[in-house]
Amino acid sequence: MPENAIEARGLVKIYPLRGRPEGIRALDGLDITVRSGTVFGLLGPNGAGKSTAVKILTTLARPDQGTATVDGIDVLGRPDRVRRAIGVVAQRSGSDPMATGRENLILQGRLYGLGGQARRRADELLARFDLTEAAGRLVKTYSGGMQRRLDVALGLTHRPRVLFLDEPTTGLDPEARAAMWQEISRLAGDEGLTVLLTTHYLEEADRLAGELAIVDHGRVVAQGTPDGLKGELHGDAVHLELAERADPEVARGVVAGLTGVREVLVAGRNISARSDDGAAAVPGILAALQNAGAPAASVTVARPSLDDVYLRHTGRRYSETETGTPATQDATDLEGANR
Ligand SMILES: Nc1ncnc2c1ncn2[C@@H]1O[C@H](COP(=O)(O)OP(=O)(O)OP(=O)(O)O)[C@@H](O)[C@H]1O
Repeated sequence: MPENAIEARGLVKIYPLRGRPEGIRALDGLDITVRSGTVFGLLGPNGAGKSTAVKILTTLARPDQGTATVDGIDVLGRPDRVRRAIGVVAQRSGSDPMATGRENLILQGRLYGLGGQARRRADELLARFDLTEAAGRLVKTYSGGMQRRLDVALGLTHRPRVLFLDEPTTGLDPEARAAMWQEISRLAGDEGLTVLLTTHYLEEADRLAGELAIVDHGRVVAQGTPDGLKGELHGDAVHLELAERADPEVARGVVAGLTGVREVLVAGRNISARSDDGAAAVPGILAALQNAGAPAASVTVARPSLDDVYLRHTGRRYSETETGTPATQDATDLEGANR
């Protein structure tokens, strides 16, 4: 087993677009390194380039520049060998709804040349994913969580060494999501399997990934363990919600002018900032806002979250990039944050 299950260097992918000669730069020099036997999270908002990166690593697309290996095999030089080494669980289910769970797994096994072993492997996977009781039912009668578990089982049929999971819990209810999380964390422990997971749920990446990369505009803007990335942010996050009558721009100026308070960001009536000791800073912040006629309605102090990590590296709140709500950040503080 190579030390790194995935290595991508300087990947560039440009999609042609009519009327725009420069095209769409979906990847702009993406680098990632994934150690074998770990769960790695590729995190980023819609359009960041996650799916394009996965397409290249799974040999479904070719980069315009850059190189990549999966399980030590060059994706451009030996795509056939890469395909045998990987399992892919796409966002959209690959199972046949009009066949039973067991039939789907046996067919998959035969497609991968397991022959007489296909039945035994199907039963093993049904048991492993808690689908034995439902094995004889048509997949169209399965719940969302059961279908997702079957999808993962299908991806593992031929015992791949690297499994790509594209947004594995999108659309699942909280209970099914929790069950899937448990399943995914077990996977990497088993047989040295490496899992590359794309997600746009920060909590999912935080819970599952040993290491993660935040992708923004086709580049990795931060990579590390969730705790390591959060640990780089010293101090606390202070979140304020302004009273109705407060002018957010006045409030931003007041908060940004206080000593010990930095990285001030305004989105609508909400202000976020960082402080070495959030609890100690709060009375001063509240008093300054009150004096300026821009009082706060509520305030919370929290330890840094992945959302704060995202903010530091991209200058935007993750939740806002999902909804498209613009956020403005104090220019000098942003410079400081990106240094
Ligand atoms: N086949 C294509 N042709 C043209 N543009 C594309 C194509 N596929 C992706 N893009 C564009 O490339 C950029 C990156 O897309 P990509 O799907 O890789 O992002 P993503 O991070 O996976 O997003 P999502 O979470 O929505 O899947 C986007 O601007 C997207 O519109």
